[in-house]
Amino acid sequence: MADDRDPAAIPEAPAKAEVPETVQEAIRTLIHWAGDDPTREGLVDTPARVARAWKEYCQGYGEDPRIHLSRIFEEVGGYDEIVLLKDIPFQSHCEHHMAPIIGKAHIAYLPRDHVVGISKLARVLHGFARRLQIQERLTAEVADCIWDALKPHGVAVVIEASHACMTARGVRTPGVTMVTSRMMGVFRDDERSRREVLALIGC
Ligand SMILES: Nc1nc2c(ncn2[C@@H]2O[C@H](COP(=O)(O)OP(=O)(O)OP(=O)(O)O)[C@@H](O)[C@H]2O)c(=O)[nH]1
Ligand SMILES: [Zn+2]
Repeated sequence: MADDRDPAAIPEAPAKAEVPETVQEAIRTLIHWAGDDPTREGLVDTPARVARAWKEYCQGYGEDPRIHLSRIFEEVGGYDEIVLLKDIPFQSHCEHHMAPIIGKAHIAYLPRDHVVGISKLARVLHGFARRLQIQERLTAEVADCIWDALKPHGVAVVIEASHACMTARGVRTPGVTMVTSRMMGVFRDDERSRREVLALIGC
């Protein structure tokens, strides 16, 4: 059958998710409380946009990050050293102010018999980061998830991040980085292994 679509036609924008009226009303209330008029033209579509943006920031609630670690590779050619995924950029939001937490994570493990695809470590990170968080819990959740799923000899997670609730408001102190770490297995119990992984991470 002939395709009679005009190839030069502008494709339609994808349909946007419906946002319940109660959610939009809550955002209108906030805009009004902040001092603006939610009915003015520039703000009319803002409540729905904000709501969709928040669904995206909080996508992690819709997934169980453990699923990313279900596919393992056993043919590793005898590889038995540290695997490190370094400088993984991520974004989260703090549960106190719902302000952005922006930083990078370093995730390492010492495999026991099998490894996972490296992208999966970043997927686990994003699964927990796309929620309302404190950095300590984010660090612990990523490490615990890898520990439980892979049963490796060791896991090390180090996160360095800047919190907009400290830079853009409140104490307004830019340039501050919060560093958290969770060491498990040999990286916790064996000083030499701990030093080795921290040296690889560059801490
Ligand atoms: N430990 C920890 N604290 C965080 C994190 N994100 C934000 N905070 C802090 O959470 C605290 C909340 O303190 P509150 O006194 O309840 O809130 P606040 O009056 O807005 O505090 P200020 O930010 O100091 O203005 C602040 O000190 C934030 O800096 C995090 O990931 N971990
Ligand atoms: Zn905060």
